[in-house]
Amino acid sequence: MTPEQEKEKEEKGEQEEQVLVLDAMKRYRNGEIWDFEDDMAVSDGHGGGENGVLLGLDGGTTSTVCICLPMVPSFSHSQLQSLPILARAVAGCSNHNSVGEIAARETLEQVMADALSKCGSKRSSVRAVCLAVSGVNHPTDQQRILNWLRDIFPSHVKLYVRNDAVAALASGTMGRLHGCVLIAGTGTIAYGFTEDGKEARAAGAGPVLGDWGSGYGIAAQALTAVVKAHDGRGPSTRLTNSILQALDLSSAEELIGWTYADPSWARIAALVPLVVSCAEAGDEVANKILLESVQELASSVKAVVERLGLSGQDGKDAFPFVMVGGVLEANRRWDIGKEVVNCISKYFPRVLPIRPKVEPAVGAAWLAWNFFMKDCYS
Ligand SMILES: Nc1ncnc2c1ncn2[C@@H]1O[C@H](COP(=O)(O)OP(=O)(O)OP(=O)(O)O)[C@@H](O)[C@H]1O
Repeated sequence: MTPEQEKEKEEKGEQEEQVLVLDAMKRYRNGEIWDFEDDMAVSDGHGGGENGVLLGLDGGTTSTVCICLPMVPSFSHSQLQSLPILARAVAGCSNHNSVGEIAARETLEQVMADALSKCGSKRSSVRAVCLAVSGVNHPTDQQRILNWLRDIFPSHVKLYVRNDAVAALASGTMGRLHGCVLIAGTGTIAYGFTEDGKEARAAGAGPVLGDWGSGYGIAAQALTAVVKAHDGRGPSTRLTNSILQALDLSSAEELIGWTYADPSWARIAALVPLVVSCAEAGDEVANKILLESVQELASSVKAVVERLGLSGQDGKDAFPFVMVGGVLEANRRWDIGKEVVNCISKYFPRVLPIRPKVEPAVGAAWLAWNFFMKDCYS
């Protein structure tokens, strides 16, 4: 093939790819599911069109998700939700505090490579990456990750490294960094931003350091209540039968061996739905644990909102409040998230509660788009 023919083929491939992306967006907006791999079978294998692609990563202790979106600079911020997801890849833990720097880096590199290969994109088509990863608590963590990302991507690629709570906020605000997010899964953290870039966080220091509204915190208190009831140090509770039955144990004493066998936070936290069931069945001990946990979670939010002045001087300004994580999901009659909202509405009447419809990795990709547009076009 002559160089002219090669160029012509390349241009034709890019045009076809653009048509595919635009067509896919139209279908996506109409609510159809887009199987990008099928579409890419007829293109030349550069997902995202000539404008390239964005990567958004949500790196947690349980798993790491990478989302690839097309870069469409002509989109306005309000159109971001219509960007089709070109690819989604999942890997394991990427928290460097849990698995060490080398393993965390390998996981992140692998999940980005998987996402790109799933949509037929190459590393050279990446325009911006937002890596929102747990364990990024300090500017030195941020800088270290930025340094090795720079080894992977050339200098024109925009790189942003943030704590994973930031992606969770962005998933509810379409990539805008304004408001407060509360995450309550195995752990918990509250994180907030003002529109002029001030930020604050509360909790997120782990169960030893007071994260009592977390899944771990709730379940640990339930286990403690069972042991106390057994000893005669606390009231009897439905939690005893419920937890022993679920763990296939015959007495409260066996709980000691069960916890020592594997004290991992997520294993303990998995008991939260039992606590909710007992509270729904009228158990006062379980109910008290949940009510106190709601207060704990609300106090983290209150601390962040007050430190940032998100509710204005008279406490009456509206601000987004994004809730993320299994503990806050609205799938039970005893709705922990709803109770947290009730609690903080007393302090901040104009709070705007949001339960995001997209996962935090999409929030990270939207952030990448926002940061990129700000850096390039402002
Ligand atoms: N209906 C429910 N009500 C309350 N809690 C629930 C419910 N269903 C699941 N959970 C709890 O949600 C938690 C898991 O949530 P999620 O998957 O968001 O956490 P994670 O990703 O493991 O943790 P982290 O966000 O701290 O890394 C567990 O503690 C689980 O027991």
